[in-house]
Amino acid sequence: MINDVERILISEAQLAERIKELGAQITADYAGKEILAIGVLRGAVVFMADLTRAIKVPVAIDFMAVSSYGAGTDSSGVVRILKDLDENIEGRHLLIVEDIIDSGLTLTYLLENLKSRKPASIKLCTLLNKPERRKAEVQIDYNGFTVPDYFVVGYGLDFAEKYRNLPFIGILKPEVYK
Ligand SMILES: O=P(O)(O)OC[C@H]1O[C@H](OP(=O)(O)OP(=O)(O)O)[C@H](O)[C@@H]1O
Ligand SMILES: Nc1nc2[nH]cnc2c(=O)[nH]1
Repeated sequence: MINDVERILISEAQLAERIKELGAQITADYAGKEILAIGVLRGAVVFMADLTRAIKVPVAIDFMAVSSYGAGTDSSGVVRILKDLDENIEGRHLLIVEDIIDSGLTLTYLLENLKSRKPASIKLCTLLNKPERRKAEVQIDYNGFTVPDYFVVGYGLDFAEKYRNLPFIGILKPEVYK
């Protein structure tokens, strides 16, 4: 697996350091409140596990699964809900946790869907932001890292379901995509 990696973009230590900072910022912003963190499966799982443990106010967790990519590297723009929330979100403070915002199409759909269920507030935390590929404008409240327009893998992010368990964010060798 590691031999398929051309370059490490964000190291394990850089991820840990930035997540500590995000956790502290979120803790301060939500003082006196309880958060319902909503992880967007499957990519956000690794980030969600580390981020929630860096937050010091109470955090309940729930997950949603949506899909817009299939096995390729380009968003189809058609978002499907594969798994809905278990929690009732009315009146709750939602923190959506994403691994990456790329075209923004997944989040635009998700935000509209969640807003219609009348939460008290919605904020968005993404580990990675790839603004060069944006097709729909998304307001990001907490951004881990802004990345250039490479297809990145690791720390939850896959290529055809592989590489999610790499502990860093990296770029694959071109021959891997063939
Ligand atoms: O901004 P966008 O262009 O919509 O892309 C972002 C979405 O793409 C990835 O999910 P993917 O569909 O690959 O599923 P996964 O999380 O299960 O890997 C990622 O986790 C985001 O949800
Ligand atoms: N693994 C992976 N999934 C994505 N979904 C949207 N952009 C990306 C990316 O760069 N890498």
